[in-house]
Amino acid sequence: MAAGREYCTRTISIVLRGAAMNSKTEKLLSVLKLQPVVPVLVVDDAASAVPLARALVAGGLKAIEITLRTPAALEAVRRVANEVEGAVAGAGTILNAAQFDQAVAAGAQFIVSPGSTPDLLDAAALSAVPLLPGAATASEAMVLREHGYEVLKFFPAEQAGGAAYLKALSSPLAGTLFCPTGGISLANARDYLTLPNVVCVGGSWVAPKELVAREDWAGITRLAAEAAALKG
Ligand SMILES: O=C(O)C(=O)C[C@H](O)[C@H](O)COP(=O)(O)O
Repeated sequence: MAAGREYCTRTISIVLRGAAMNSKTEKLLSVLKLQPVVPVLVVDDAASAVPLARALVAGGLKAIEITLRTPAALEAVRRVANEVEGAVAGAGTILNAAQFDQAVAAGAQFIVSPGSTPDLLDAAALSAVPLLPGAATASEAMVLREHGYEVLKFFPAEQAGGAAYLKALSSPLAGTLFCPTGGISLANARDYLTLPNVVCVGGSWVAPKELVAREDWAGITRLAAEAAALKG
């Protein structure tokens, strides 16, 4: 009896997790497919986040990841979510459940993490906002697949083995899609975008600190447009 009940509970929880995840996967894919490159931002001043996000949207990059690496980050997510028409505000560098909840409360529509932890996955399972968790090895990806994740961030992409490494995962991990991030630029983005298991790439190169400091929004729109025109 006990074994039967345990089997049932496990089956129900796997089915529920799968069902919940599928709609979240669709939501996540609809965001990631908006553009070939997701800009990764480190925002020092929340006030600059709005013109910066407007410049990126004007160049064709709507989904924007604001990393929780600065004290201004949550306010930046809030402002971009509320004030920038056409932007899809996301939060990155989410390391734990508390940050996940704070980012969602600030209005983040997708959450990105460099890796995953059991606590973070529990928080994500309770939320309607999709998580793009990081993985750098086949084993990490397999654990996330068991949790129902079909789209993962490959991080740090260049340092972990680059496009050749990710290509080698495409056949054994068929069905899993990646957004490689880390060390990607205009020069090597296409190496990833042409892979069958890549949905988009992420990168900070479209919003260089010098251009933000100079408030060169037109320059950022140019970089965004160049990135938005990349094809797989
Ligand atoms: O911590 C996260 O959640 C991240 O998003 C990490 C970033 O993806 C990379 O730091 C961006 O890498 P670069 O484009 O090489 O600057």
